[in-house]
Amino acid sequence: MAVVSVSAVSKHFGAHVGVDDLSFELESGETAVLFGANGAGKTTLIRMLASLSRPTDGAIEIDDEPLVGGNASVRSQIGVVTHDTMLYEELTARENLRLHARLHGVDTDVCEALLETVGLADRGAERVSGFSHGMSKRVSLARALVHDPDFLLFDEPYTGLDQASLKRIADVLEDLDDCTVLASTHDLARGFRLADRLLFLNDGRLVDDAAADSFESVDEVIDRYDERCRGSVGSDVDRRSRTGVPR
Ligand SMILES: Nc1ncnc2c1ncn2[C@@H]1O[C@H](COP(=O)(O)OP(=O)(O)OP(=O)(O)O)[C@@H](O)[C@H]1O
Repeated sequence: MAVVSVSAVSKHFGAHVGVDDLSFELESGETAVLFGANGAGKTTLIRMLASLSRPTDGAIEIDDEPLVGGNASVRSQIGVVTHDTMLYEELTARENLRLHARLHGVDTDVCEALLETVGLADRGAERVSGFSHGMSKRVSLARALVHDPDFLLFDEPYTGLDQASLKRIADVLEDLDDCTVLASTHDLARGFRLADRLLFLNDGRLVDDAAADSFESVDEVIDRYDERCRGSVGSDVDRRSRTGVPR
């Protein structure tokens, strides 16, 4: 489990600011969820924490080691699932996991258990190029877990999944005990259920950072979102349909 420190991190795209002077710390084993409207900076932040892009300013440390310019072993402790599943399309699901295991010096036996965990035990011999988006996402999650990461980053775990896949991924995330997790989602209800911490982003800035147990219900989370984030969740009926809360 990793301690993650983000200090005054910004990301500029030319004149445009994607992430603006963000600071927060994740405790070891904590699960934090990022909320924010389209363009709030969630993916930009996750990509920097995953070492897929560099901050323009500021510093990121994992267990007191700098992420940029630091020891490669720091980066090897991170598991990442992004919009782009980053799988080898021409390899089978099993081959993708085994390749990742070998790159990390991990016993490939773990791959079968992970295919089972994400509900693809019977599809492991198929090429990823023939998989649906939801299936690829499940392979990508399994791959991110192969090396038993200390820190898991997951950009929008719940989008584009059918109900069975959604439940399976939600169960996997809720069962992760030995890992610090940062996930982003527009699903306020599921995010609230998963999180120990809620981080609200608006226009690249961290506008609220609150313990999940400081909210009594998802409606309070929605109210906070409406107060702090651009793009109100809306009326009560609308908010229930948009947050996945059963009526
Ligand atoms: N490669 C890029 N080049 C230019 N601007 C970018 C780039 N990546 C992100 N941005 C901008 O940075 C801002 C934050 O984008 P980001 O993708 O992080 O938002 P997000 O919160 O993940 O949104 P969504 O909910 O739509 O996924 C947006 O204004 C976006 O246009």
